[in-house]
Amino acid sequence: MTRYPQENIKPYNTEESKAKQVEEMFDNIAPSYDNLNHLLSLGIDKSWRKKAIHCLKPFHPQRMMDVATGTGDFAIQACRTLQPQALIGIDISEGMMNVGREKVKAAGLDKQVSFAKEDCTCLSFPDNSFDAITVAFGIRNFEDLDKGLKEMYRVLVPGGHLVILELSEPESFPMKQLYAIYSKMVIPTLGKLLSKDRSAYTYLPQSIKAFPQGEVMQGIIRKAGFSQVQFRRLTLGICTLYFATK
Ligand SMILES: C[S@@+](CC[C@H](N)C(=O)[O-])C[C@H]1O[C@@H](n2cnc3c(N)ncnc32)[C@H](O)[C@@H]1O
Repeated sequence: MTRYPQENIKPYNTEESKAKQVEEMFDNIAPSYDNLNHLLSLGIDKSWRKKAIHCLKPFHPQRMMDVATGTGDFAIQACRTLQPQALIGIDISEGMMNVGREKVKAAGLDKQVSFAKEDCTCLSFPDNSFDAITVAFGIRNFEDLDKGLKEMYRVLVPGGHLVILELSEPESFPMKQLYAIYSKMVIPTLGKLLSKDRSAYTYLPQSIKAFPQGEVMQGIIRKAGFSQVQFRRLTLGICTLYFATK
């Protein structure tokens, strides 16, 4: 079993499981998550989600799952753009999904979009259940990355598609240097002030730093069984978009 460095980066302590601590952290920050998220990314997260959803447009997926759906932004945008028959958002944090449920209702999408508490490393769905799976900014938090990817592979139909968005560390000047300052000073300070969870926004840059990116992540996705694994760095490498086929 391969262990990856980010699997040992946990929000609060070294003793308890990562999944339990991540669930608690997201339950804590759920009320402030959306505002802080858009503020910290200067709103660019919306265009990243748009690009990710655009990859799925030619395939017209009808049964979709949004993994680590959180407060449902990706699920709502995917539903509006791709108009699937049904989209289920799954997450381990009920606090995050409760915010998402309200947003889905307000958007009038509650017939197509539903939510369920599920851990992606151990899904309850049968094999070949979905035409497309999306994950935005969630995979970095998995207790076991390989298991999560294998589960997504299992529940996708053959020929189905996986789209992953994940934050990454820029590698070239000047974004590398700017990002270093931003992640060490701005993210923890704003997070502490606005989210009421001191640890959450020091965990964020630490887990981004430890997470495999680019070619390494491409290899890990291939190892889970996926083919035609491609990736694209967005906004000078602050975010990476991965696209793969079962
Ligand atoms: C940063 S939020 C992302 C939310 C949303 N996808 C977005 O784009 O804003 C990460 C989410 O991943 C969820 N998560 C972490 N580990 C998970 C797992 N093993 N299975 C399902 N969800 C998980 C967390 O509870 C949290 O809501």
